[in-house]
Amino acid sequence: MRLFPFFDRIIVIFGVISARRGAAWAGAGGGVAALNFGHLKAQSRLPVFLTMILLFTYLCYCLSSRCDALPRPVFSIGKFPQAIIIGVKKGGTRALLEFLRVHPDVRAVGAEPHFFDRCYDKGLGWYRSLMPRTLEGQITMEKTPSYFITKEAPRRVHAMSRHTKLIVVVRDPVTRAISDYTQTLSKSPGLPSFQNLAFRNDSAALIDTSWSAVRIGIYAKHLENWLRYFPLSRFLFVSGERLVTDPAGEMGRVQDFLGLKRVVTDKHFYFNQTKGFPCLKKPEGSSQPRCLGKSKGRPHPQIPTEVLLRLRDFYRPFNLKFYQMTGQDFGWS
Ligand SMILES: Nc1ncnc2c1ncn2[C@@H]1O[C@H](COP(=O)(O)OS(=O)(=O)O)[C@@H](OP(=O)(O)O)[C@H]1O
Repeated sequence: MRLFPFFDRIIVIFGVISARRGAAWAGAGGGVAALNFGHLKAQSRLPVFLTMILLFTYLCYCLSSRCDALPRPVFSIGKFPQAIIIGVKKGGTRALLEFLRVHPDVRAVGAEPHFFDRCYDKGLGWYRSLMPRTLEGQITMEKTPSYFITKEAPRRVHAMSRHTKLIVVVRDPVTRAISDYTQTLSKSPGLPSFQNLAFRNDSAALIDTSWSAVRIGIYAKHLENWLRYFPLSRFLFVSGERLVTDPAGEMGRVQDFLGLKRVVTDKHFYFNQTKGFPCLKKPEGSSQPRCLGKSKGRPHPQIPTEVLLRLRDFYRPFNLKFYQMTGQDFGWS
């Protein structure tokens, strides 16, 4: 009689899943071994059982790695992305990607792959396996906002393809910093106040540039790093503010840059008064209009005016430099 009648089949399923994750052909092997579990002599069952526990633990370990946790299309033979939204965090990158996905000639990875920052050691084959299949004429995209501030990312993206188009959604760095802080606060409610983090402990007169919420907003510095590998013509800078006030206008620029027909137009958007943001009118295949989730468009905490003024003074020279570098004035005061 079998100890656990369906255990063998469960192990086979785990074996197949783990093999797909590239983690354990051994998992599949364990599954096959388990097929015989019920037919083994009583004294042989314990070692087989222990082996299966070990394989199962290994599988759980593999699945818990952030890089392995990404959903991968089954049997994908997708292409490397021709265009990547590389930044900036809290700039409006999700809104841009979701608006672009309305376009029939755009296929994009839903989750952030984080390949060029966290998962680079997985190799280009792994990265490619995340990409959706495309038809002739469709372009592949992904978005990972942390690429913009990752020192190694420009070299790595260039090594994949020097023709990659790079999109950066930028937003007033002061509002961006508050948005970033709001996100962290939502996960750690005991976080010190914004002003406590924004100024240095040793000298409250100085802005703490080691705080990532501040550092990310020094766009000119991060862009310099990218311009060592890519010419300016390879970039499109999208205004995070205009993406909210005039999504169709900004989408027109993006589609032109990507060499796409202007399919996503003002017909696709409506302004949702409750959310306070533009949303998509009934995306294809859906019976409902669609706004972004609750984590997008969160109310921000009130920050003292004095703090805002000091931050604006801090960013002003960097913003001016960024306007010069990009040839675009984003109008941040
Ligand atoms: N249409 C629409 N709906 C909702 N939110 C919108 C939209 N367009 C832009 N935004 C702004 O996007 C901000 C979040 O930016 P990201 O998507 O880049 O954030 S993240 O880096 O991926 O976490 C988010 O920041 P917060 O307002 O601070 O939540 C929004 O201001």
